[in-house]
Amino acid sequence: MSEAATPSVTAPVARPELLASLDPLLREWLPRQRWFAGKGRPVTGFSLVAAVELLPPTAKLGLLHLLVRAHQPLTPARGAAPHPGDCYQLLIGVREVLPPRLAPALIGHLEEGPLAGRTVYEALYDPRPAGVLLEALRTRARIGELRFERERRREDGELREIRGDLVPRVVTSEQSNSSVVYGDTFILKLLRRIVPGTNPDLELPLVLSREGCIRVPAPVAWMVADLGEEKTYILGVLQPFVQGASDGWELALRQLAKGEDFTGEARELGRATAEVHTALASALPTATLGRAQMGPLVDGMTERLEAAAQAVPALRPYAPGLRTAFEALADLAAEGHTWTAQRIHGDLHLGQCLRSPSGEWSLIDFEGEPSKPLAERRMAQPPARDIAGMLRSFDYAAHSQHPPVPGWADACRAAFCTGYAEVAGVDPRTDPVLLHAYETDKAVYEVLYEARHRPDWLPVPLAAVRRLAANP
Ligand SMILES: Nc1ncnc2c1ncn2[C@@H]1O[C@H](COP(=O)(O)OP(=O)(O)O)[C@@H](O)[C@H]1O
Ligand SMILES: O=P(O)(O)O[C@H]1O[C@H](CO)[C@@H](O[C@H]2O[C@H](CO)[C@@H](O)[C@H](O)[C@H]2O)[C@H](O)[C@H]1O
Repeated sequence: MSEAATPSVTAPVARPELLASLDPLLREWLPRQRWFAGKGRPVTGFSLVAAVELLPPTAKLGLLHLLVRAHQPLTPARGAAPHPGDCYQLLIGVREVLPPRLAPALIGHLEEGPLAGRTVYEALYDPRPAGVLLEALRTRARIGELRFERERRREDGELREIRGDLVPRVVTSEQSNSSVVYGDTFILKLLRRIVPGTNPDLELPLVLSREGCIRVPAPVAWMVADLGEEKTYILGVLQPFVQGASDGWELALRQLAKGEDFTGEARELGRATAEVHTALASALPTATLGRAQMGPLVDGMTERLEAAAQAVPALRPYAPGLRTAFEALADLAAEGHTWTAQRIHGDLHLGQCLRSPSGEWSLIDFEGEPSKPLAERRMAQPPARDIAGMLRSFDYAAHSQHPPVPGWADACRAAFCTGYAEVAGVDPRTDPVLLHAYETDKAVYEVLYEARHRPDWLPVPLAAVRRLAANP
């Protein structure tokens, strides 16, 4: 490993003047990043949460690990505390001259401060700084507030070795976070907007792999910032890279385009989802949801519908029909029906499923809906929520074709439920009221999501809303 790729042993905290000189550059650069969560509100400044020099910035190549809080003033709801601003993880490279191959990673040129005249850039694009992270994970380093951990427990003996000479490349196709692939062997997902506490994106795959479930790439190492009591932030997770994998969305679209059947894959996906649910239910606490617990859950669905109808006028005519799906669930609860809740994936759709070239499915991205508070994301919930997410995804795939392929989604949805029942022993279709309510909730969420992010896609969930409202 080259000299520049070795973390400095001591870690003097980067000087505040350095952050001051970075401030104007970050204000302009941060909101343009795909993973920036606060779009639409100006960034008025930053405060430093933590700073670690992974390579001293005074050398030819410097590397700073920064946790910064972006200040974005908003009018707090009456009585609510002002939002302190989201905290982001940044890896900043510092060079005298940026080589042309790193031009897309440019953040800007420092005009003042201790490093005036230097260029700063997104270091993940640069193999040498990216190698520093792998080396730190490999050697279980502790650098300043950063702690790099390796998985130790494996029932079947061997732990996966991490070689130090794997060549890194950044993954360019993501949205919420950033990942680096090392030698097609490992993938390091760096969480961008970070919150203190146990992150399900590490927690659940770790639990599943320790439970012997092979439906997730098992975490090999991870990265944490310890910032005092109750302030532990999970920053990143290293997992085996599934070489040559396709995600379920790409595959479904490919089969659709060729007019090919996808029910075999849908059934395997149902089986994989049930394996994950079964392992989570055995490893982590479950709960029984009766009338008292279903009340707030149904209220949440109704409130989300009202908010979405406010924001998207096209949804309004269907709101009364959709509401009946939630009322039917409340009625069942009032009659004394109970449901089992457990930890689930929380944001399952075809894009979160990877198929290896040998045909094995794994589920990824257990972060849940990143916009929701961690406590909510880690709550036990009915597995029907994940199942509804997948059923909606088959519908999305079918409706992304013009004209939609008749019968394709229904066949896949049925095959998914059949596969699920084969492993779980319970067919999700035997509880149609719960499934219908969760599907409705997801379709309402999608209407809002598409209206905000991809207006061209709005007809897809709206078509579903029409069907769901007509068949309560
Ligand atoms: N273990 C893995 N093997 C191969 N590719 C992966 C793996 N994990 C993630 N990916 C790829 O990286 C992309 C982003 O991963 P994901 O966990 O969904 O990140 P994000 O939270 O940023 O959406 C996935 O769509 C997939 O293509
Ligand atoms: O990718 P994320 O996990 O952040 O999820 C968000 O974006 C998804 C789109 O990229 C969106 O999913 C919707 O579109 C998918 C097709 O592009 C489809 O497979 C899903 O079923 C549908 O919900 C997701 O809702 C949103 O949270």
